[in-house]
Amino acid sequence: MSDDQASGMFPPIVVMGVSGSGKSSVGALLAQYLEVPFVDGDDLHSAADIASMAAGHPLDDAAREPWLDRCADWLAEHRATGAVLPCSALRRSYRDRIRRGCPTAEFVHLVGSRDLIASRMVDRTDHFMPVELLESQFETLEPLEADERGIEITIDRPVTAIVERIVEQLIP
Ligand SMILES: Nc1ncnc2c1ncn2[C@@H]1O[C@H](COP(=O)(O)OP(=O)(O)O)[C@@H](O)[C@H]1O
Ligand SMILES: O=C(O)[C@H](O)[C@@H](O)[C@H](O)[C@H](O)COP(=O)(O)O
Repeated sequence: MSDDQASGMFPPIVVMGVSGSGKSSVGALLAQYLEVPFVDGDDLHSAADIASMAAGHPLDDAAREPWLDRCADWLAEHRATGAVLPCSALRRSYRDRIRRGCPTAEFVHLVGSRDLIASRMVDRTDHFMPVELLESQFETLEPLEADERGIEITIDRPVTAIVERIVEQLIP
C-alpha cells in the first residue's frame, strides 16, 4: 500500500446502483483493499423498511430520508480516513442529501442490464430484497449527472476486475 493510501489521502466512496448490481460485494472488497472503514447501507435501514421491502413494497422518498441521513452521518464520521459505503443512492436528491454530510464523496455507479441483475438477484439466497422490486429500482434510478463526482463501471466482469477499475480511476 502506498503512503498516500496509508494516510487516507483518498475520498469516501459510495458504491451506488439498483438492488442486485453488486454494491455490497464490490464495496466490501474495495474497503478490504484500501484498508478503510466499511459499513453496508443495507445495515443502516430500519427494521420496518427492511420488512416493507421484503414484503414487496418499494420505499418512497420520505421513507428513505432517515436512512440517507444515517448514511451521510457515517460518511462524515469517516471523511478523514477514507471509507466505503454501498448505498443505492438512486436519485440525484438522495446523493445531494448524502453530500450534505460528506461533500467530497465519490459515487461509483455499478451499471448493468435488467436481465443480468435479475439473474444475480435470483441466485442470491441470503437477502431480503425480492427480485420483483427490481423494476421499481430502475424506474427510480437517476444516473450520475455531469456535475457529480463519480464514475460508472459496467458489472459484466468479476468483482475483482471492478475493484481494480475503481482503484485505477479514483485512487491517486
Ligand atoms: N461482478 C459480479 N459477478 C458475478 N456475481 C456478482 C458480481 N457482483 C455481485 N455478484 C453477485 O450478485 C448478487 C448481488 O450482489 P450484491 O453485492 O448483493 O448486490 P447489491 O448489494 O447491489 O444488492 C450476489 O449474489 C453477489 O454474489
Ligand atoms: O433505496 C432503496 O430502495 C433500497 O435501499 C434499495 O435500493 C436497496 O437495494 C435495498 O437496500 C436492498 O439492498 P441491496 O441493494 O443490497 O439489494
